Amino acid sequence: MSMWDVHNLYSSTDNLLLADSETLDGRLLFAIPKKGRLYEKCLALLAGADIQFRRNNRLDVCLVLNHRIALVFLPAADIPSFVGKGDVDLGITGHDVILESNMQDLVTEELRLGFGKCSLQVQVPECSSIKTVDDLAGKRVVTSFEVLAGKYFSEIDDRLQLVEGNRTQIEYVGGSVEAACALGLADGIVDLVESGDTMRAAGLHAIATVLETEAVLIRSSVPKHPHLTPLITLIARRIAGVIAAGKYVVCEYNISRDNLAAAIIITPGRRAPTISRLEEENWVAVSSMVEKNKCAQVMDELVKVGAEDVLIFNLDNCRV
Ligand SMILES: Nc1ncnc2c1ncn2[C@@H]1O[C@H](COP(=O)(O)OP(=O)(O)OP(=O)(O)O)[C@@H](O)[C@H]1O
Ligand SMILES: O=P(O)(O)OC[C@H]1O[C@H](OP(=O)(O)OP(=O)(O)O)[C@H](O)[C@@H]1O
Repeated sequence: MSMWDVHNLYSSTDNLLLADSETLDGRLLFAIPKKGRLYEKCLALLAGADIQFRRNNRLDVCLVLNHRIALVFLPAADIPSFVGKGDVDLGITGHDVILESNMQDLVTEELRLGFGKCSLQVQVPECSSIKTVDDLAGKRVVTSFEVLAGKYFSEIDDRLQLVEGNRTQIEYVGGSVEAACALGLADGIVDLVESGDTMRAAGLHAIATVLETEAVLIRSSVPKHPHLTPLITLIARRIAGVIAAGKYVVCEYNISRDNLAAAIIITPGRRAPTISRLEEENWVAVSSMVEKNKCAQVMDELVKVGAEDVLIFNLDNCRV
């Protein structure tokens, strides 16, 4: 039996996790990173989308209580291949690991999730004489992203016309990549950078960016279970709603009709603002969605054009 055939694995023999009457048959399998940087954010997303489950201690598959879905907790790096091969119907993982596992043609990125944002960067010791990727070409590079780093340096080697024996040597390590230079194993590394704290703590600095990445919701490009498409669409819409609710606030204010045109330019809304007549002549109330990270600036600008009683409301959830 293929170890990746989750359906067979968990619906055969004595169940590893399910009550006697329950199997995974007919359920949508949804892969979630089992640990690491994306794990907590994924749990928050599931809660926001009202996907309810109880995960038994140490079990990596569990049934969703309120949908025909089972969650499969897997290493983030394995999720693109599970989804790409159609063994799992839906998944959350990093855009970087989709490309690293060469699954971009087999999976469809349904939704960017706005977390897990970081860059895959080429880094060298701050004290090194290597200042550019051209300087590093032909030397030793250690990384957990051997496919992406390999392609990146292969293009540079080609451009510099480096021949076999002089080309960049890419070596794979599974973790603690930042230690490679200090240990004398590498002249440079390729690894993920978010705040830069890990890089700086290791005495490294970035000289180039290979890729920008964030977490994405993915489904198989060639689904094995087409009857699940409506459920996939429903879940994707719910998750999009949770993401939008985190990204937007509702801004409400009162304004004289004389200044309305200027105010609408500041708060055009996602489609258009809602405008309601006030009991006071020539005054209206405006309600509009505004990006959360711009709301202080928007409020300042509204006041400048004559808006009064400017209020901001957080969204619990929404459908966009
Ligand atoms: N510092 C970071 N900031 C934001 N996102 C990150 C960061 N590091 C990794 N990621 C994203 O999370 C994905 C999984 O990386 P992570 O290092 O958490 O995986 P892991 O190896 O499964 O977990 P662990 O590091 O706990 O062993 C990466 O492919 C990337 O998309
Ligand atoms: O720029 P920063 O904010 O410091 O983040 C970068 C670090 O985050 C990731 O590792 P993580 O901490 O997830 O652990 P890992 O090394 O075990 O994968 C990545 O591999 C870097 O080491």
